[in-house]
Amino acid sequence: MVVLCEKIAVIGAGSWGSVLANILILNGKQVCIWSRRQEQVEELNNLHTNEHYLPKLKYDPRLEATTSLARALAGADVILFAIPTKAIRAMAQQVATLLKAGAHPVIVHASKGLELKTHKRISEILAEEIPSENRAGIVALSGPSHAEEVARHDLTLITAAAKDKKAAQCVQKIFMNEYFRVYTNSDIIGVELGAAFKNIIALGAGALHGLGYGDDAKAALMTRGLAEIARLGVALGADPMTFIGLTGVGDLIVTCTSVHSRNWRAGDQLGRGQKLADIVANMGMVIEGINTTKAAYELAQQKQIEMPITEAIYEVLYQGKEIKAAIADLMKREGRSEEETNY
Ligand SMILES: NC(=O)c1ccc[n+]([C@@H]2O[C@H](COP(=O)([O-])OP(=O)(O)OC[C@H]3O[C@@H](n4cnc5c(N)ncnc54)[C@H](O)[C@@H]3O)[C@@H](O)[C@H]2O)c1
Ligand SMILES: O=P(O)(O)OC[C@H](O)CO
Repeated sequence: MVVLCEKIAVIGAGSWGSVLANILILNGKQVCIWSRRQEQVEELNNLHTNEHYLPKLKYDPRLEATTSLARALAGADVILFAIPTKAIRAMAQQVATLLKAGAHPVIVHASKGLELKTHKRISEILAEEIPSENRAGIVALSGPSHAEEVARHDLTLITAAAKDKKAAQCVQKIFMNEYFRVYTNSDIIGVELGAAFKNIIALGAGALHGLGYGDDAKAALMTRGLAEIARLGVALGADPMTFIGLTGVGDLIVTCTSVHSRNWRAGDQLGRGQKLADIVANMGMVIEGINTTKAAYELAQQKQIEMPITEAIYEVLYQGKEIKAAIADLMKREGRSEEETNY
């Protein structure tokens, strides 16, 4: 079957959805972006701005925004979800009710997390909620990418992952341009898990920074964090090589070192002694790592995978443990062999 990729519906007009929509418009595609908030739709359509999320960006005037999901989806060849993970299932259910018989859009998501309770990956949720006869393949778009940098056309390289090669290539094709380069990857499990788990480690990296620790500590956290991400990822069916790619170590580096990262910033504020509830309330944007820490912690317990850093961050976030006590406990662990624990 020929996969058409000309008309795109973007679900979610936050930082990432709005910037991805803008790339697609600049790449010559027809795009309609859906937001649940009327005032944001009016701002995008009339002023071509999205002040709360990206204060300095002027969007292309051809970008149409709507609160009508039916309007956004009408005739779409591609449907791109860019909303917090916790909202994916309910939105997918709404999308499924509106898809017309005969429509066969490629489904893409650019979100990074796991569902609480079920611990499912986002592509699994989408596959459950959108019947296969009403769609083409499901693609995860992921990699080291901050909306603030993509908005100013800085160079960004990411990955379109799918079991269905044609669907991944469709997504690669619509996004590629001189500043945005997209690879394909068939290991959607590894891509989605790397994307979700790196946010846990970014909370830790931010906390180290907030507490005043140096580069040695941050490099160690990222390296040993990657080892445990890969350990759980492989137990869940991922290819270990994926974790040394863009969506593994690449995204881990950017999220653990960038002031744009909401996860890093949340960790930094925790390290400086702020309360988690206040940090969440003041961020005004999603901090995916908080829920993902819980999901990964529970998965690790179920699968009996050793994840000492994730466990420590879970204890800080969910059990009120002092960060310094968590660090001291990590450092006191019995000596290990690096080769035996790389993943
Ligand atoms: N911001 C980035 O640079 C970036 C980059 C790559 C991936 N991501 C991922 O993309 C996803 C979205 O992130 P973001 O940065 O755009 O978040 P955001 O907080 O900036 O925006 C989220 C958007 O989703 C909407 N939303 C929130 N809850 C909703 C609900 N229940 N139903 C419908 N819509 C809802 C909000 O109104 C908002 O428009 C996250 O999983 C994030 O990890 C973000
Ligand atoms: O701002 P964060 O921490 O949600 O990170 C955004 C992206 O995942 C970085 O690739």
